[in-house]
Amino acid sequence: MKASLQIIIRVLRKVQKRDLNLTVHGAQVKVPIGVSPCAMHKLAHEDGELATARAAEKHGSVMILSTLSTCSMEEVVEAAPNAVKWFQLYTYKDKNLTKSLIGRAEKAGFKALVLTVDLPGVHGIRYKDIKNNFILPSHLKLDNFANEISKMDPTEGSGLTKYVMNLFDDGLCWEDIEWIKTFTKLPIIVKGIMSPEDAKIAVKIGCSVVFVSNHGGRQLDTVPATIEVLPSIVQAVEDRIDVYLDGGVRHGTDVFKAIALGAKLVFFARPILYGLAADGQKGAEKVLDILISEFDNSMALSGCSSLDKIKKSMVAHKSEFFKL
Ligand SMILES: Cc1cc2nc3c(=O)[nH]c(=O)nc-3n(C[C@H](O)[C@H](O)[C@H](O)COP(=O)(O)O)c2cc1C
Ligand SMILES: CCCCCCC(=O)C(=O)O
Repeated sequence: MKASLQIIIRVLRKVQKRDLNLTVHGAQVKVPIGVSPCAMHKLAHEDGELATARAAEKHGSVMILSTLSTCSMEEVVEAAPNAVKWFQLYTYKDKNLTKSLIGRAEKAGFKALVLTVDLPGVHGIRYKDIKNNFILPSHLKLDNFANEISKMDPTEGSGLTKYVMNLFDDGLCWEDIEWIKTFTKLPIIVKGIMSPEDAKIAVKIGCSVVFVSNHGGRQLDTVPATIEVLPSIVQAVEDRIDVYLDGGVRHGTDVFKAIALGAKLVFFARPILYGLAADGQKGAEKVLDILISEFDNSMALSGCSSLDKIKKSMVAHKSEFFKL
């Protein structure tokens, strides 16, 4: 995340004990750090999402399971029954399929729905996927689906893009959220919000959370960094609902800055895949361990014994120090 943002530390404030706990959607989490949804964890390790969920459970962190997971949602719940788990939703042209995914997630015990809105049936242009004719290898499966919806076209170009264009709902709009609310009681977290205007609409139509995300820069190129738009979105939301953030979170200090600027929970995606690839569940645990320890250390060294002590005034842009 941006090194141009700096932390203004406070001292002499009794930091020998730090409380990182908080309650979200009725569940107690031990840290304000969670795992963002990522498709196809088995590309990183054969245990896939089961390993990630167990690692999140061990750390009392949140895990968001992708619609496009390589272990089924039911298997993930069975593997980590005490983890705080939310289901990320991609909507399909086949509305019955979308509805059945939500019904299954609710029945399986997922406690929130994370609706990704920055991939509306249109994929970002990913030149490497195109060049490599990338598809999910045939020994793996999108395990929330029957075989025919898991298959990808291996002919020229990105198999992922073709999958998205053929099957995802390319008419996704705010009315779909109203439609989803007619048949689920799960709180709706809208992921992919990057403007104050859209954040206000999300509040108005009854979303539970605005999740600031630019999909890790994988959709439209040259959009701002999420930390840059966070303050204006927090201001637009006016404390009416919570704001979460992901994108480039790699250190505990990044988590600290996002919380100071108004995020209640902070998520990361790619590092968990690196951990999985290195050493399965243990690797994922290690990644979480590093991020949580660094965040705890940031709290101690900035004089914050609890999350509510992390204030906006504790983050400054570098340029502020050179006003003469
Ligand atoms: C390999 C990969 C797969 C992803 N799959 C999904 C997905 O299935 N659903 C989704 O909402 N976001 C997906 N994302 C986006 C992440 O949830 C996240 O928004 C983004 O990667 C930013 O976090 P990061 O900088 O920590 O990676 C994916 C990202 C990566 C790198
Ligand atoms: C099988 C289709 C993959 C869709 C994209 C998953 C995702 O969100 C990402 O790669 O980013």
